[in-house]
Parts: sequence; structure tokens; C-alpha cells
Amino acid sequence: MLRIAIQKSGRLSEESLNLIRECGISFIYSSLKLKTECTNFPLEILFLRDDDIPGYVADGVADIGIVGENVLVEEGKADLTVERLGFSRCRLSLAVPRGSDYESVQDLNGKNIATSYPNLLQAFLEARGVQAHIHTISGSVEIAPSIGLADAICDIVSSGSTLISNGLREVERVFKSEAVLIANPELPQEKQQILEKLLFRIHAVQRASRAKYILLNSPNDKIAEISRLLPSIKAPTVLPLAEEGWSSLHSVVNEDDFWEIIEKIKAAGAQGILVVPIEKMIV
Ligand SMILES: Nc1ncnc2c1ncn2[C@@H]1O[C@H](COP(=O)(O)OP(=O)(O)OP(=O)(O)O)[C@@H](O)[C@H]1O
Ligand SMILES: O=P(O)(O)OC[C@H]1O[C@H](OP(=O)(O)OP(=O)(O)O)[C@H](O)[C@@H]1O
Ligand SMILES: [Mg+2]
Repeated sequence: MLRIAIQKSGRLSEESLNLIRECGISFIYSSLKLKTECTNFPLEILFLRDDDIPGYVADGVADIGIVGENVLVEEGKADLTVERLGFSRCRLSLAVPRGSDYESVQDLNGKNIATSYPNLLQAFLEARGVQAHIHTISGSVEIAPSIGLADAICDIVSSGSTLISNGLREVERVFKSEAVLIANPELPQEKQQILEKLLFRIHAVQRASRAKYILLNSPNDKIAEISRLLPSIKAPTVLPLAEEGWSSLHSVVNEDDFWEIIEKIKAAGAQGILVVPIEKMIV
């Protein structure tokens, strides 16, 4: 049985649970239970505070875990990373009171900065030759300037609305983060095999989430041209339509390139274009 540690309650929790579910793994979830065994895969889930996850994985209390890169790097455990997961994207930023005359990072020399990420902040300031006083606090960092605790803050930003609500202005980006899967580097072979099975499923889910299945009708004399414009796993599928001279083309396109491809194939004569989500994708 492989043990995975995920955040009990917070910004990582829902998507961590979703990822496990999308891998076809079932479990009984109750917000009061701190541990659950999956029913159809050799996995046990531990629900923990996110800050504790890198330490537990490094010590082998949990075999693998899901945590924000910001916490992982802050704790000096980046080498545990196995896979970037693409959710809970955010940044660690420096912010100052909105009315402040801040111009460059040098203005922070000698200033007090409140943060929950002293190591990441120290490394950022050191690289720019800035010496500031770092006050480490564990939460509600955005309140610090308004209660006279600090001149600036360094905290997680996503939409920026917490900064705005607290009269702050983002001035420097210190670190970019997303959720990552981490693993103990010395897993016994049986656990390593379970991890590989899990990774195989995660890759299928990730690939599918970026891809769309596309179906379209094409005049037979345009099949070659449209096929050249369509990316695919191997080559597009071509099926005859009930109407003479027409075929249906099926393929897989990446979400990022999607609109550009649609424009081109439409111009080349494609009609009746349907785009549908893909649940799993194994290549
Ligand atoms: N607003 C946000 N948008 C996207 N991701 C975020 C956001 N805030 C935080 N994160 C990411 O999610 C992680 C967990 O954030 P959260 O605010 O739930 O942590 P926490 O309050 O320290 O939780 P815990 O109680 O488990 O210690 C962060 O370390 C960061 O990687
Ligand atoms: O830029 P925004 O979209 O406003 O998000 C940023 C906020 O989100 C996180 O806190 P969260 O809401 O998770 O609460 P917490 O303080 O309990 O961690 C983070 O610590 C910021 O305060
Ligand atoms: Mg925490």
C-alpha cells in the first residue's frame, strides 16, 4: 500500500482529491476522517496541513504527497519533486501600501517585511543586494502594513483581490508556483511500482485535459489538405459519409492550438466541426 499525503483543507484539497478520482481511484471521503484507504487501488490517503507534507514525505511517514512548490522550495526540499500537476497556480509577490512611493526593489533596504516564506524572500533579496528585516508570521500576512507591523509584505497572490482589499500594490514577483507531486527518494520496490502505476494514470489524465477530440466533415478532394493542418496521435481517422464525395475526419488537437487550427481548417473547406472533451488519453 502506497501512502499519499494531501492537504486536509485549503487551496490544494479539492483538486488533489479530484486528481485521485480522475485516476479511477475510489475512496470514502469524510471531512472528519484524517486517513482513508482506497477501495480499488493500493493507496492510503492522509489528510494533513500542507506545511507538514514535505517533511513527512522526506522522513518516509508518507511515501508521496501533493504540495505547492512555494512550500516545498521554502522548506529546501525541491529535490523530492516527481511531477508538476498544473493546478493551484499562484505566485509569491512583494507588495507595499497602495500610496507608497516604491520604485525599485532597492527601496526595501532597511525596511521591515512580513512573510510566511522567509527563505524564498531572503534568497530573492540577497540576489539583488537588498538587506531588509524579515518578520516571519504564519498567516493573515496582508494585514501587517495596516497595523504597523511591517512596511511591505511577501505573500501568495493569485487573482490579486486580497491585496486590493487590504490596500496593497504588488511590486515584485518572487516565485511562481503550482502544485507538485513529491515522493520519498528511497521507496521500496513494491511501492515504487505502485507509484509508477499511479503516474501512468496521472499522465493519461493530464494529456486528456489538454486535448480535445475533433470531428469534421470534409469534401473528399480536401482530405489531404485538411489532414495536413490537423495534428493527431498518428494520423487522422477518415470515414466515408452517407453522402457521395464527403468524408468525416476525426483527430485530437491541443487546447492551446485549438482556435488557430479551427480557423485554418474552416478556410480549407471543413464543415460541421464538432469538438468534444477527452476523458483519458494513452499514447
Ligand atoms: N489564491 C490562491 N490561488 C491558487 N493557489 C493558491 C492560492 N493560495 C494559495 N495557493 C496554493 O495552495 C497552497 C495552500 O494554500 P492554503 O492557503 O490553503 O494554505 P494554508 O492556509 O497554509 O493551509 P494549511 O491549513 O494546510 O496549512 C499554497 O501553498 C499555494 O501553493
Ligand atoms: O490573490 P488572491 O486570489 O486574493 O489570493 C491570495 C490569497 O489566497 C491565499 O489565502 P487563502 O484565501 O487560501 O486563505 P488563508 O490565509 O487561510 O491561507 C493567500 O494566502 C492569499 O491571502
Ligand atoms: Mg499551511
